[in-house]
Amino acid sequence: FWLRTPLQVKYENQRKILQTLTSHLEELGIDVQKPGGLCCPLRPVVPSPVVNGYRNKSTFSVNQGPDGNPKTVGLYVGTGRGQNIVCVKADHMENIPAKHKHVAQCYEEFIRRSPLDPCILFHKGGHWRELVVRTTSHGHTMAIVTFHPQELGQEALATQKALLKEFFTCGPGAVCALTSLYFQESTMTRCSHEQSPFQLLHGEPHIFEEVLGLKFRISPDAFFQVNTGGAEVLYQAVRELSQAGGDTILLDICCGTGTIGLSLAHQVSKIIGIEAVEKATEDASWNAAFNGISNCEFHTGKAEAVLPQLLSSWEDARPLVAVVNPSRAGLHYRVVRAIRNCKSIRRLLYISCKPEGEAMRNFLELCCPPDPGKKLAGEPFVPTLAVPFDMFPHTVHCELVLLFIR
Ligand SMILES: C[S@@+](CC[C@H](N)C(=O)[O-])C[C@H]1O[C@@H](n2cnc3c(N)ncnc32)[C@H](O)[C@@H]1O
Repeated sequence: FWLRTPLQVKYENQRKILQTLTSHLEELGIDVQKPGGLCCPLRPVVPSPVVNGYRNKSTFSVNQGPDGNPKTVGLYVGTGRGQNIVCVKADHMENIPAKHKHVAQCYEEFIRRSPLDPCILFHKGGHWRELVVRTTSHGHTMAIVTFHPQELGQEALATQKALLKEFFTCGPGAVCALTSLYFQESTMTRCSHEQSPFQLLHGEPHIFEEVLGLKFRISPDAFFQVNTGGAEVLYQAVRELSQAGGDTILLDICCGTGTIGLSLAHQVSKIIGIEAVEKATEDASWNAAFNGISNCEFHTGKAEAVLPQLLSSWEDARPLVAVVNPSRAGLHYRVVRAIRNCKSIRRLLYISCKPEGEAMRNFLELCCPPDPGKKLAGEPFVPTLAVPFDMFPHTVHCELVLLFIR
């Protein structure tokens, strides 16, 4: 009887994803090289330097616990469709650090003391909603509490904010030693800062993290890889795979706080970052300045709006390398088309946390034959190497880097 290690299981999953890509490419009539039956070599899964308690961000829900208490702070088990959702405490989770569990425990104590109800189903009323905890290796802790205002007026809201602040600064929650306490009024599942601002109730507006010797400022709504040690390993590999030299311009598409581009800035001519979340690009610009990096520019906006314009009149003769790292929704077709139609881009790194999802559509759009009907004129890309990273130990997921060249 042979038990496979978690990394072997993950490797098998990634191989299946590459097999699917290979089959789709063949269906498109593309003659793919097949070392080991795949369209490109698949390297072994790169391990995470930290396996337990690696998460720097955890999201805790509020719902009914196994004992029926509706003010339970934890993680969902069950499904909405099965109508059997229960909220269980996160104590058993190996990937969540003790600090996050402690803040969740304190928040639970706070809402159990509060006369206000939890908001479980929007139409049934209630107020207290999810808690996000972010920590950094500097020992910083940011807590973000989401609250449904329902019919409460400004005065009643101010009272609740004051009580929450008091609990975490001078009450039982003070043991959490929060660096920042944010409050967001939210009438939806998720709200951006623009839709409903993150209100700082206490402490510093940002937390700070170090990655590959650079210091990064992180706003409450800015993305940051959840496994900082894993991110360092990933970014080092991106450095090598990009083969970016002193005259290269690097496009960092979906750049978040600028981590990828800034960690490569010293070895290239220029970094151009594009990111939809305004606070994240503000962080990126601050991060560049703080770390003394001046060969970069960051554009706020959706990549599908910014990139086509940027590349349509591209005349710079310097080599252009693209790194794309979109969220699960993948890249908009206009982004792929702009990349394909820009002849200067010969090398592209696609980093995906869900390569079997929407990213698969992007891979095919990058590699399919030119299609005048879809205004895809440029030469197709060819998948050349796949490297999975164990960014999320204790889960089935990997971060996959696919290198495309043409
Ligand atoms: C997986 S994160 C990667 C961030 C960054 N590369 C990093 O390693 O920290 C994806 C980022 O894409 C941004 N994003 C999502 N949709 C976008 C779009 N249409 N255009 C530009 N950025 C987008 C998100 O806000 C998020 O910061």
